[in-house]
Amino acid sequence: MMLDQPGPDLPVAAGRVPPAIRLTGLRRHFRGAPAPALDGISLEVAPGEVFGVIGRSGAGKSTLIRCVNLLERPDAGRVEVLGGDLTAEGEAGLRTARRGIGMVFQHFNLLASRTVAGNIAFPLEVAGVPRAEREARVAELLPLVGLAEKRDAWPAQLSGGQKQRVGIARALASAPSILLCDEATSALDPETTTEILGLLADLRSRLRLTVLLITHEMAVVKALCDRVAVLEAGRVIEQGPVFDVFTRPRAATTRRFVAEVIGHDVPPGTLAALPAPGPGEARRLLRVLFAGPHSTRAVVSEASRRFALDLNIVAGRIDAIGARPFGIMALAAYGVPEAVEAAILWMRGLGLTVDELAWEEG
Ligand SMILES: Nc1ncnc2c1ncn2[C@@H]1O[C@H](COP(=O)(O)OP(=O)(O)OP(=O)(O)O)[C@@H](O)[C@H]1O
Repeated sequence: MMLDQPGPDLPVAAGRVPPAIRLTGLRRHFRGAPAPALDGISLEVAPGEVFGVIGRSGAGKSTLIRCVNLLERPDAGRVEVLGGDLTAEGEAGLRTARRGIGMVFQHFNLLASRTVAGNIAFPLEVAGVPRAEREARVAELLPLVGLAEKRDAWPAQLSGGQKQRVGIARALASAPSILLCDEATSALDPETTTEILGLLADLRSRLRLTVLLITHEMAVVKALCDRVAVLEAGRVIEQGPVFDVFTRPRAATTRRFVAEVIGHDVPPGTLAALPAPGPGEARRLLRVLFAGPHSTRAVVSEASRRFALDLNIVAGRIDAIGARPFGIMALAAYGVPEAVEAAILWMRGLGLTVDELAWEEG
């Protein structure tokens, strides 16, 4: 498999333009909690970028996203949105700033007593927008989220996916340039998740939105995000372009998230089915992630020649992020222990991620 196709440019490379969102040193320690929910978070989201924050339950994701529109006030640190310091704003300034920041919720948060149109118009009503203008905006938004036929339906008559479409339209009502998504697909089945992620991807490019989303699913990050930060115990432990994080995950937590999506676990029983190492020989089961200008076959055959190893490919697949392919394979390596070690170092030197899954000496 050849993996040398060039990748598309990121829509906005971080750092080239002033960020749409800049968080600096955010801290939040809830009273009575043993540890801070946010423990010094700094990150930047470029205009037009989809930035994902992923973490396990309790990592601090909800607290983080709620700090961006100051639904939650950090104890320390700064929240800048489109150049303005929200942490320095009073209530009136915050209300104005929040009109530029839409938010989509996991459980939709629709008002059961209002129709689809009534829910979408709600934030405009609160902001005092005249009726005719509200109606015109709702008429624009309904087809944009694929609900043109559902204007007068009640939330109880909608599927989960349709409810989230209403939630998205409501978040866009005041024509924000920033969209915050708080686990927007976590309450949906896999098929509906794919639909909603597709809708968000479409809206993002049509409306030139900057999107900050939180999720516990790496599949969401893979489908939608340009960059990702991994949150653990209130800290960012790793961040970078999604392709890089998938192909060169560093932290153990990141590797586990990546493994969930690309499923490169070696099938059970693989080791038992392999020949035992000979006397003085090492047998190692390796998981190798490839990206960039390598061909798996070339790496395997060259490593085999250079280090006098017997290398068996026991599992392998190819995947892609955007249009950029990468490959994963499990290799059983047999040879003198030093040669196996040297081959691993050589592969890592080529920029491949090599994990050792099992080790045995004859
Ligand atoms: N209002 C609160 N009062 C006290 N502790 C809180 C409060 N909100 C969150 N926490 C605690 O802060 C930590 C981070 O919570 P947060 O909800 O931000 O994490 P999360 O990553 O979003 O998790 P989940 O996906 O389960 O919502 C957790 O230990 C949580 O118990």
